[in-house]
Amino acid sequence: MRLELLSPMEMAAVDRRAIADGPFDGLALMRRAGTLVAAEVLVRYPGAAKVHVLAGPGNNGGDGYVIAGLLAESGFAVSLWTSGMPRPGSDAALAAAQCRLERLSLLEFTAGPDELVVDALYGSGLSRPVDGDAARAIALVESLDLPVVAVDLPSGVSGDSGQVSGSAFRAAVTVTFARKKPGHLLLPGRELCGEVVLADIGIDDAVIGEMNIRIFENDPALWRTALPVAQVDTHKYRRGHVGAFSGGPSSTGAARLSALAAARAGAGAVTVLSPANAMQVNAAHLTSIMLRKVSDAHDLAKVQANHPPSAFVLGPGFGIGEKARAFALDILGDGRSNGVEGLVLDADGITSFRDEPSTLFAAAGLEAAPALVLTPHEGEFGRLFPDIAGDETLSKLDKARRAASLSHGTVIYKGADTVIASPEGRAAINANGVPWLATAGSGDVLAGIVAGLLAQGMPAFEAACAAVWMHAEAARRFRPGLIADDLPAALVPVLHELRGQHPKARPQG
Ligand SMILES: NC(=O)C1=CN([C@@H]2O[C@H](COP(=O)(O)OP(=O)(O)OC[C@H]3O[C@@H](n4cnc5c(N)ncnc54)[C@H](OP(=O)(O)O)[C@@H]3O)[C@@H](O)[C@H]2O)[C@H](O)CC1
Ligand SMILES: [K+]
Repeated sequence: MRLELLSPMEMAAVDRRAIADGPFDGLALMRRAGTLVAAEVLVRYPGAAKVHVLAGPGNNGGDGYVIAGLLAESGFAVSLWTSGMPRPGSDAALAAAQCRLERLSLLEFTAGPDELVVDALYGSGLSRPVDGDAARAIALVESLDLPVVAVDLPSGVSGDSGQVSGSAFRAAVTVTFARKKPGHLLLPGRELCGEVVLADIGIDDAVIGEMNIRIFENDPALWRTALPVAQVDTHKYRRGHVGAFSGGPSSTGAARLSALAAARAGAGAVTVLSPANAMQVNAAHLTSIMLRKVSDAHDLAKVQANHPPSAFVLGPGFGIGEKARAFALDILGDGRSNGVEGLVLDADGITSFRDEPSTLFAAAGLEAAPALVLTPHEGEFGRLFPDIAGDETLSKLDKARRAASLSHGTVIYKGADTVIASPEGRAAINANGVPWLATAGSGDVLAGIVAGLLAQGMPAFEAACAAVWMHAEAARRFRPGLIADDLPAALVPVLHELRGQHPKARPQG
């Protein structure tokens, strides 16, 4: 799987290296790129009344000249609209020189119904907001509702951040080369790209391998081999024990959702840790999940003394304040010596540290601290990391990575384009989310899955990536109508499938 994501700058470096190493020179790579885009057009839009190719001044435009020439040779009626001249001697200038079609100025751009647009204005070299003729062409195409095939990126979409600069095409298909870019997965870029096709233009994987890329698309291939596999001689506590802290009597449901999710994710034992006044409510709703009274630090110490949980979830429905801070710092300070693998801090657990985030980060940074996993949505992210959140020069990917480094925790920055980042610099962007996953309690379930995987010994970054993907996949398969209560059980077929693909999986009766 080619899951690495390359920033436009890294892509340019890969390009240079590939050209230097051979066997293809820049023009040959451009011809291959153009040929593969033209092939997509042929397959997908064989009946287009006309194809409008919009070519910019850089190499994205160079691809456009190749595409226009090939489509005309294939019998399409092609109009070639250009904006700016390719730099003399550039690959784009060579491609333009080989294209015999008449060049029309983008200034005059018009189109009609049933026609198709190939957007080769700007790709990874987008350097400023799209305005003027290009913006006018975008508006006209949008008003005519014409399908757009974008070359590399829809013009106007940043390959780094997925943000729109000025205005941008909304593509039906985007054909990109060698590897996807973060802007194909981060919103709004993901939506503006339509279907993303990854075309192999002949750049050797080894060239990309040498760059030691640490940003990925989140996919089972990234973490499947780290999924826990139950041993034959196991027992329930060895399969991992999760402790989920409950809130008071009127807010206990969230912790139970986390607890159920942790159990479905494979933890052998799960205990709801409840304040005294919520014991009865919790007891009335639990069967396979255990229940212990934990009202204060003393109670927590008792839980830690006998079959202690190997991972905790703290935050769902818990309430904001000193008690959450004390429990979190207690668990982190206790260290791994007690068998605690991790703490998932969610919702109120995160907000509890809004006025003193550095205390939390210092505790998580201690040598022996269990892994801290933070699961903020946008509002919570802003509370814990106000400076990072407020920096408009940073993409969501940059923000998550900085937050992970600052907090010494694995950060799951939630949203329709969830980013997972590890403190040592790895990151993954998730793209299998569905709108109906945005439902009350969904975050509690996610926190529980992460804890369930951590408790079984899965490393934090892999556990976070796996949890985010499985959570979304379960929702996707369930389809609309989903409520958070459905999610824990909906995980089961997803896990079965993943385990079936695990290299160490043994057939089970
Ligand atoms: N990645 C590969 O393996 C291959 C990629 N190819 C294609 O090449 C482009 C990247 O080409 P590059 O020349 O670096 O950049 P662009 O063509 O995307 O854009 C640069 C030119 O566009 C001007 N520009 C940028 N933004 C705007 C704007 N908003 N308005 C007007 N003009 C703009 C920019 O002007 P400057 O003043 O900043 O210089 C440049 O003139 C990649 O996307 C692929 O499609 C290869 O063909 C094959 C290999
Ligand atoms: K483009």
